[in-house]
Amino acid sequence: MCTAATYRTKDFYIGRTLDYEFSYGDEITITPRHYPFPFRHMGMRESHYAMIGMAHVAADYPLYYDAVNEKGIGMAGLNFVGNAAYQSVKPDRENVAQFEFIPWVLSQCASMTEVRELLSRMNLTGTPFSEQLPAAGLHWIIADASDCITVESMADGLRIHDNPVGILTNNPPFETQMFQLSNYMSLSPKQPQNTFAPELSLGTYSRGMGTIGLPGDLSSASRFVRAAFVKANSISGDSEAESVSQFFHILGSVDQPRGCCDVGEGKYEITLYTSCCNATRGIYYYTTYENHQITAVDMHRVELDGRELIRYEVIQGEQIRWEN
Ligand SMILES: C[C@H](CCC(=O)NCCS(=O)(=O)O)[C@H]1CC[C@H]2[C@@H]3[C@H](O)C[C@@H]4C[C@H](O)CC[C@]4(C)[C@H]3C[C@H](O)[C@]12C
Repeated sequence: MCTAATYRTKDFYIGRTLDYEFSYGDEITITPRHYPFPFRHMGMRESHYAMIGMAHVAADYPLYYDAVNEKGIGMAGLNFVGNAAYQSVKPDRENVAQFEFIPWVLSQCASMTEVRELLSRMNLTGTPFSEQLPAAGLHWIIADASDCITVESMADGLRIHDNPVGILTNNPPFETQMFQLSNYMSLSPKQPQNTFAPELSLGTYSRGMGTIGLPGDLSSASRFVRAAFVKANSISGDSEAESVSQFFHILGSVDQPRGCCDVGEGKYEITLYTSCCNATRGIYYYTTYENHQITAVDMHRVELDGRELIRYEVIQGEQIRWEN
């Protein structure tokens, strides 16, 4: 399971939890402007916008899971197993392999208007990266400070949905996720009034009773509702520290502790990492399952006009600050 979220204060933030039972070997990866991007069906792109995100680098190619570009657009891919269906190559379209989708968009779009226009010409193909890394069944969230969409490639073609909640999890398809929010529209951060039976003297015995009914389980449908509620009611100051802190709290509401999601053979799905990107400033913040200290990589502190990928290991292990 995974959950992605957007958040806006003075700057625009996008991030995700990456929930899985193993890591592919991830690195925070900056692709500078002149890294030659080879696209399987679209040729080489020698110059493009720079981007930063979490990627598995294979054969010097950044296989991004989530990233932002220097123009403030962010994107994340989340499992959509059983529903994702990719097309075969079509002669009259811009054919983009599923693993190239993040670089394809972030390398050339400076606004969501450009993203929407690009998608109208695109055909997402199931072309595998390699025999060892076949196409992953994903759907994506793409957003900037002003607009957010969900992209789902299904058997009937590419679906582009407005995403007014700025949240994405996994199955079911996005339209169904949005529909189920209606079931929860009476939830509130305020204490409830007795509309159950006004003649009964029902009282509140605890704070937070307006959220009774908010699903607490780990299913993707429930995480969608929970993250949507927490995000929609989030309040924080505008500063970087307050915004980043609040963002990690939003995604903390859907964190997966080891042991609660048994995937068989003694394995458990856990939140391997949580990211929060300041898309306005190109800063990638993250925590990992075993490192709750926020670590940051700033793309503007490196030479963005280079040709070589710049890679940072994911820092693991709790960093505990002793007070005595
Ligand atoms: C496993 C990850 C998704 C995690 C997730 O959504 N879990 C939910 C599980 S469930 O639905 O609830 O069962 C996805 C997100 C991004 C994916 C990676 C990226 O798409 C980049 C490449 C793409 C290649 O085709 C496959 C390897 C890969 C390196 C992918 C491996 C894996 O599928 C990743 C890491």
